[in-house]
Amino acid sequence: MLRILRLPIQVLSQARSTTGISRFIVPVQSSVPSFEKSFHTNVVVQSGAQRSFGRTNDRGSGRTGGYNFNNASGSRYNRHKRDGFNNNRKQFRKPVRKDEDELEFDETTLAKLIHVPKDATAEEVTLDQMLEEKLMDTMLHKSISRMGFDGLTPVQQKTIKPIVKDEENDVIARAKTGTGKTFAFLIPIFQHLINTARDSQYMVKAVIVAPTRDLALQIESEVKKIHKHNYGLKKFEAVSLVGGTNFDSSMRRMNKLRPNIVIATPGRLLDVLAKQGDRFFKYVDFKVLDEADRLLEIGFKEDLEEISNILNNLNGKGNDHIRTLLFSATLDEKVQKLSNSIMNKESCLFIDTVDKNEPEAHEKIDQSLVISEKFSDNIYAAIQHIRTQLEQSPDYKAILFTPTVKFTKFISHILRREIGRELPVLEFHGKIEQRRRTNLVKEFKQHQKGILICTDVGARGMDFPNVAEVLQIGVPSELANYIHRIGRTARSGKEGKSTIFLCKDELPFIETLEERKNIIIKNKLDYKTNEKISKEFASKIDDTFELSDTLLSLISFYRSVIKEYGFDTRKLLPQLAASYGELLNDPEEKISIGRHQLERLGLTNNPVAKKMFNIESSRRFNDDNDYEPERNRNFRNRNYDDDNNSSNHNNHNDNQYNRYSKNNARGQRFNRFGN
Ligand SMILES: Nc1ncnc2c1ncn2[C@@H]1O[C@H](COP(=O)(O)OP(=O)(O)OP(=O)(O)O)[C@@H](O)[C@H]1O
Repeated sequence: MLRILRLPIQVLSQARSTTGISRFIVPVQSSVPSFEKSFHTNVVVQSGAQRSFGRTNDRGSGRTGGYNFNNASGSRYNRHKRDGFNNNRKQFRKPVRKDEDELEFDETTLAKLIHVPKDATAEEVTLDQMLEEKLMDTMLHKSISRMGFDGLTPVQQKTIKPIVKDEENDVIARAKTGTGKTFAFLIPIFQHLINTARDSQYMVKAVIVAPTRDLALQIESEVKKIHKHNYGLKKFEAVSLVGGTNFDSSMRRMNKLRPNIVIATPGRLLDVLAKQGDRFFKYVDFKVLDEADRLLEIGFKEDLEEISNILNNLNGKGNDHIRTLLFSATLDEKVQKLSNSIMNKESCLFIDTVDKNEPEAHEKIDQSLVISEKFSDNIYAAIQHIRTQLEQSPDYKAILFTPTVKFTKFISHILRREIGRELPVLEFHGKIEQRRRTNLVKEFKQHQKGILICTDVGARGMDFPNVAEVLQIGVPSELANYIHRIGRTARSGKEGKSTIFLCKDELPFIETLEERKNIIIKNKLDYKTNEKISKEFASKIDDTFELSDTLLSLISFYRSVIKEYGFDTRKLLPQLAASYGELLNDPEEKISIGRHQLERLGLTNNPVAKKMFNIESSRRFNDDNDYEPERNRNFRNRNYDDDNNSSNHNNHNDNQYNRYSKNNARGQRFNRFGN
């Protein structure tokens, strides 16, 4: 039950700011634990116009978010219903109260949020102290101490105690990238498992959800580290449930190990809940959302609501029993609004280790921006940069982010050819089979040097040790991912560098970053076109179909983020298309495209299309993908990961260009990727 604070009408009227959200500071009530009493409760009041609890997704296609269900049984929700689940649909219909001013607002948004701001003068919390205060068991104390850390990180100091101590709060925690958030939630979970070791021993008590398979698997290995450093804790087993792995063997592991912790991606978790929910998940006490802001976006949010409802229904202790912990490096108080439908407790602690006016990006990252005249120059600039770094430090270890799978493949081919002898070049994206992907992650974690080229599937949470620099050609799929991408360096107290390569027409992204995230990139450099390099580069392109295919995937991607970053379509799209001729060192060359393709790009009636392409009305492509233009527009709302064998990958924006078996623009046969 959520506490409803009755506010006077004039206050409610005041609440209707232009943005629709206003905060009121009201004194904390007596139920708040003493250490928070000096803080204030921020009550988020949402106007009627702001309510967004409708059940349809942004494609208007029902509540299955980014998933594409073509099977006869319909959505996962229907499958759960069919399989006997009462999803308590009432919970989706939020009670709407009308105040006397006839202003509609959602009562549940009045849940109590207790803001615990960053406090530079806070007393240090240590493992020993927690042991003494009996907040931490000896076994757990030993395990963490044996890991050899100098101490607990600020987020661990601020979150572990309140999670262990007080059972009546949900928790939202924000801390910068690489500051140990994983242990900040794993330590209290283990403590809880120790405290309740005699109850429901063979049942799942904590469910951790992550947006990508690789991150879920990484969290599982962090659990194993806790086991490894004290075998006494091994009895608290953990199993990961992620898409792309064999469902039956996951279930066999569940049956054999009877884990207390499950770490999962949303799609696979829903499937397991539908089939075996009441066998394993009746005693869940905790659910954790790692990278919570990502999981609460359209495409995932609906799945998370469904997971939350199913877990509440399976649990015999009432709808307010399961505690929810949300962690991310990019969160603000708006997350309370988004998470309302999945939080169960009456009040929620918002534990912040980042100052209100401080940028969320890690301060130990030295950020640079290289500006080119043309998009094609970004590629030369990045290659040149890598070469220079390699000359200075033969053990260079870096991650290079690109916007699409096709571009990742393209750049990987180029870099393998350019520097492959000196440095391992690894390619990482959602189109790689899961087993290979898991091995790639292991490999790159172990490498002393090398370059990992990836899409945003590697942007969040991945912990690769000793990455000296993060490079980016092009913009991320969502603004917050700039912070997560660069956060792959400067982890665990280390320093790092980041460089983003953008052309002039992409600079509105930087303005958006400054305005919305308060991130100012200190070092700005210009890249001057170098004719010799571009000629040399052109001579090495042996597959123009791959090139046009790659650029079409980029055009499709950039169309999907035009509004978000304030790009000018008339400038940016022709800029991308012109890269074709520029990279071939023949500016007259244009990408040849059929009308059907143009339509699928959503550019049929766009006047810039004629400038951009060589449009061939008779051109036919053997394209058997199920792409439709509408999907393209929803690109950024889709999941990074294909967790249920459906084709809902962020990067499958590339799908639309996958299967052209006809000759390419220059008459070459193309089948490099076996598509
Ligand atoms: N107390 C500690 N002291 C030093 N290093 C730590 C400590 N706790 C965890 N680490 C290490 O810090 C690294 C980053 O931790 P983790 O992946 O949990 O960061 P994160 O805050 O979740 O980052 P991201 O926001 O990118 O997900 C890991 O290698 C982890 O082992």
